Amino acid sequence: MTAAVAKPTIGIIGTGAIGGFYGVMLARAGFDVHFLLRSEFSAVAEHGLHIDSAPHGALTLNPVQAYSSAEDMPPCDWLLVGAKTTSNAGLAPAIIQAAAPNAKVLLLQNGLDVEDSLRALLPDTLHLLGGLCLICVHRTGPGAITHQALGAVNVGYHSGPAGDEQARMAIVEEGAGLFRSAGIDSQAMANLQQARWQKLVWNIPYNGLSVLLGAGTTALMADADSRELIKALMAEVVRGAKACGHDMPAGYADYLFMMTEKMPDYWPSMHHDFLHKRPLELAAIYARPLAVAKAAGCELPRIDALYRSLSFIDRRNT
Ligand SMILES: NC(=O)C1=CN([C@@H]2O[C@H](COP(=O)(O)OP(=O)(O)OC[C@H]3O[C@@H](n4cnc5c(N)ncnc54)[C@H](OP(=O)(O)O)[C@@H]3O)[C@@H](O)[C@H]2O)C=CC1
Ligand SMILES: CC(C)(CO)C(=O)C(=O)O
Repeated sequence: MTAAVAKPTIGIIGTGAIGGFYGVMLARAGFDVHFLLRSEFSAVAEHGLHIDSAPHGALTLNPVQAYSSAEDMPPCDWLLVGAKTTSNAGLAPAIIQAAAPNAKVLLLQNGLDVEDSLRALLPDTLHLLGGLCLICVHRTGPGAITHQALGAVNVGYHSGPAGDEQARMAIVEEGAGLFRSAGIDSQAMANLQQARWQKLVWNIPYNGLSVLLGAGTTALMADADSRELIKALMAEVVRGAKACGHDMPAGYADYLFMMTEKMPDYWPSMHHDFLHKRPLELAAIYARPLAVAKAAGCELPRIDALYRSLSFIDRRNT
């Protein structure tokens, strides 16, 4: 008789739209999930987490194992970080506090090299991974999340004690397996940088233009000029990725463009940050890709112009 394998304990560091959605899905699938919150702690501890999901219907988790301090959390085998990249460096103490020995820390965030600022602050015993979420979710109030569409998570290994490629892929597969067992599509990615560049083909045009032009995806896709701008920006991302050694799959930008036409009207998370006067994720989504492409000899003038416009807006907004 084989002994049953214990399910890992999961900690959510930053329970916003992404952390809340995936945490609730994992808890509903039977995982022991613990949620670290900040401004919404009291509301969630009292009333739970509520997701209004177009694909899944109304999902409620109540009671929630909610914490306002990582010191109170049990040791977690997996930590899913759902905070914005702008707070990464400040999250290290909470991650270290909540991590079981040899824990896997998975950053569910957009952008390039977002793991780097944390890696230097984490012990070598912790595995660090990145997850790219293809999903449309946003917060509508304390503990309330609207899930409009999609949901897949692509997982890749960044750094840590895994000795070789086989050990790294085993951990990545384990991470993808968590999501799959909660009914969420998830792929194990052999190359995290490649996966991050692929996601940027969408985020660089749409996140920034939603702020600059004050428009969601439906309006952006309905106008001839914004369509041309999106295509030109996507082409630059593909060029930047190639210069850095990451060939995008053939027709990838066209695929994302067509996918967006079929999406419900969606306002990227950068637009929500702008509305709520929170810092925009400009370093991860624009500055870093521009810098690494430039170091590889590739100038991306349209992306640079978009980045400078957003930097102006961000400085006056926060
Ligand atoms: N929303 C989406 O559809 C998608 C988002 N992404 C990416 O996912 C990441 C997360 O985005 P999203 O979920 O939208 O962001 P949200 O703003 O909804 O959530 C961020 C959460 O992190 C919390 N937080 C930040 N710092 C701390 C801290 N020190 N301690 C505890 N909690 C903290 C915030 O708390 P507080 O309320 O107090 O600020 C908030 O609840 C981003 O990188 C984004 O680009 C990727 C794909 C799709
Ligand atoms: C690209 C999208 C909308 C899902 O495809 C997303 O995941 C994002 O906003 O970052």
